[in-house]
Amino acid sequence: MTDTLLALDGLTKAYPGVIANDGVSFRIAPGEVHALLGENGAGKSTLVKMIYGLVKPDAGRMALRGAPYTPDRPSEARTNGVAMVFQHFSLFEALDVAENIALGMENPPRRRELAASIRQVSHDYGLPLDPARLVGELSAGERQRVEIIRCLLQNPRLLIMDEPTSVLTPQEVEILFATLRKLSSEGTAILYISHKLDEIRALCDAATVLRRGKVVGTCVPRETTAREMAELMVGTTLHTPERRHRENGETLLELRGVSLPAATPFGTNLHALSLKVQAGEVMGIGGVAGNGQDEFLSVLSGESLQEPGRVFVDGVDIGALPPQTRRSLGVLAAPEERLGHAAAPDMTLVENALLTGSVREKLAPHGLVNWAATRAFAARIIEAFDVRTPNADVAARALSGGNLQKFVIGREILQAPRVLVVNQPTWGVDAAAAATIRQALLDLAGQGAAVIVISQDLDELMEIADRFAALNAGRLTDPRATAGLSLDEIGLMMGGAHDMEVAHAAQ
Ligand SMILES: Nc1ncnc2c1ncn2[C@@H]1O[C@H](COP(=O)(O)OP(=O)(O)OP(=O)(O)O)[C@@H](O)[C@H]1O
Repeated sequence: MTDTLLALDGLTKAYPGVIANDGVSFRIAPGEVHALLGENGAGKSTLVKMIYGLVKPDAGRMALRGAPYTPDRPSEARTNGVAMVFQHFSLFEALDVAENIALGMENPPRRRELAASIRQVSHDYGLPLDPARLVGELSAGERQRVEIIRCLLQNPRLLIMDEPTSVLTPQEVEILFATLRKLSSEGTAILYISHKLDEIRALCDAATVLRRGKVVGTCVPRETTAREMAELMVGTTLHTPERRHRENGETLLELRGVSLPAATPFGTNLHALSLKVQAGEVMGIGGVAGNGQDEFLSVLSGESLQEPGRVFVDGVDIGALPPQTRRSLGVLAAPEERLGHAAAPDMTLVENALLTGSVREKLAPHGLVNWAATRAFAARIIEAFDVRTPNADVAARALSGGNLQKFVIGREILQAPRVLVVNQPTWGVDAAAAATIRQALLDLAGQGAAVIVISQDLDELMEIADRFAALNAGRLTDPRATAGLSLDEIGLMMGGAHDMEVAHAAQ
């Protein structure tokens, strides 16, 4: 009949103060790997939510294999062969793999049959996974496999993936891509959202670019450079972050044998971490997710306390001080989980500005909130970090992921910290905004702060960090200068990736 699997025609969706999708039209062919590109807030998530039946379009039409397609809910999308893997996994840690997969199915088969099908799909697609393992014990990459296998068991014709590689090691990315290529060769189309343009060039056949809700261009990623795609997205020329030469100063932050028992059954114990970070230095902390990154941040932020003699800033023992006291000393932190940890989802941006800014920005003198000053602080963050939002009175949860990330990081940087620790500072952030955030971190160090960047993005760490150390099962390697460090050496420092040998053996 036609070689179009999904046709979108004039899809439009407005939210208060913003048209998230404005007359979006494009087509996806069977077996095509189609990238959806766009800066933060461009409307990518809104579009895929309409395709998956989570959001109803205000106007426009969709057709699947030539027939009108109007999914009212995700189960209807799934019945039509449309599956989706979300950025945030919706898995229960205390249940095993098979139980989690059964929960997401309309009519789950019996346990033994289900376990057999999981093994079969996992073998066929090179995604090793034991149905009986507890999800809480799995790495981020393995958890993603659970979600993917859950989708594959439904034989999808279209698989939507929202930022699938942000939690994966380079080796896990290769495995995922091999799976996606196999699916595509079998005729399954893939709609792929990512800010990682080199990956898009390696994987995708076609790309549609959104800007402020509208389609502004299409391209063949293999024939387009990453920079050209980024510039198509933002509509301007990009600047690469610049590192000004500077002399490192005195030791500002010192950890002496910090240990910490995990706070949850699936957390990581920290084992005797020692580290010195100097004024003016960016220290990069790499490692596969779940190796103690959150715990490490909590030791610095003051969410976990230490006995005397373990954590020093400027020679002052801060290990037992609570977060607010640390803030007054200029020790600030921006955790990874932006909704619920870094920001309160139902509070407005103004209220969220107050949450961590009150001490250093003196927003609540004598215990009374100065709302005018708080508003002005929120406005400064929005302006300086180009946070796209109708105004500062919207709830944090209404912002697109990348825009909230810009807000959270900007809020800490503008408080001129002396020691700043950030976890995944550019997670889900588009190329232009990532460059702004990285430049701001470099500038902060340039002004004499000690900056600790925890990230799974090795390119990011190589770009901005002076030294690099890896967290592996709650232990920290000795830091090494990033200049001249090869990817192989970094891989060794990270202690090898989870399950790689098994994964390769199954391919
Ligand atoms: N539930 C909602 N309520 C109000 N506004 C919303 C809602 N969902 C999205 N928006 C707005 O719609 C616009 C598009 O957001 P969307 O999440 O689709 O962007 P995106 O391209 O996926 O961004 P990112 O790359 O940052 O995830 C943004 O301005 C966002 O603030």
